[in-house]
Amino acid sequence: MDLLTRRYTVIFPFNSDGTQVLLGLKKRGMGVGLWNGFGGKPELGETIDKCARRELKEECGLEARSMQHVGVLLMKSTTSGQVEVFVYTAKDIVGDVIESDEMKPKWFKVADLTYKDTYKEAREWWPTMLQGNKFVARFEFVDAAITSKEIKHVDAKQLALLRSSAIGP
Ligand SMILES: Nc1ncnc2c1[nH]c(=O)n2[C@H]1C[C@H](O)[C@@H](COP(=O)(O)OP(=O)(O)OP(=O)(O)O)O1
Repeated sequence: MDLLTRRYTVIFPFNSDGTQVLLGLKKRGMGVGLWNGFGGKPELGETIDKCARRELKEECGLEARSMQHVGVLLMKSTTSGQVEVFVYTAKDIVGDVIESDEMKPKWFKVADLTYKDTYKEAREWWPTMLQGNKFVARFEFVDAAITSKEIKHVDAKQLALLRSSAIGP
């Protein structure tokens, strides 16, 4: 990652049988008014795994007893530069869901997801994640339009390599 790339995590909690996913409506900052998983930027020296757990707890009150790193998004945009997002899922979660100053959480049936009010690229890669695949997804944007996309299935080893090089700024 070069110095101009912004790195984030995003984590999607599921109910025990995987039929529902908890999304949060962003209340401020980047992505305000959009539904997404829970996440943000790593703190100084924080690993990407620790960042994912911390952001989950801070933004919706849940703790992941276990979580899976399932993907990486690599995005280039003419307006907002380069972004790298490490994507996690968590099916073994504990705690009570709470609304935070950043996110208003709500459970959605996976089968009924419409992608209304989500990031534009969500409808491209969420289905890959929801089917349980591991992936690296690349998107290029000119202004707000997606001009190029590629979603590659990868294995756990390839993801571990990408993750091992990722430590907070
Ligand atoms: N295209 C794009 N750009 C930036 N961020 C994202 C996307 N697609 C996404 O899914 N995301 C995700 C990545 C993060 O989970 C959030 C953005 O994080 P943000 O809320 O800005 O980071 P925090 O560290 O929580 O922010 P503050 O606490 O500083 O407000 O969207």
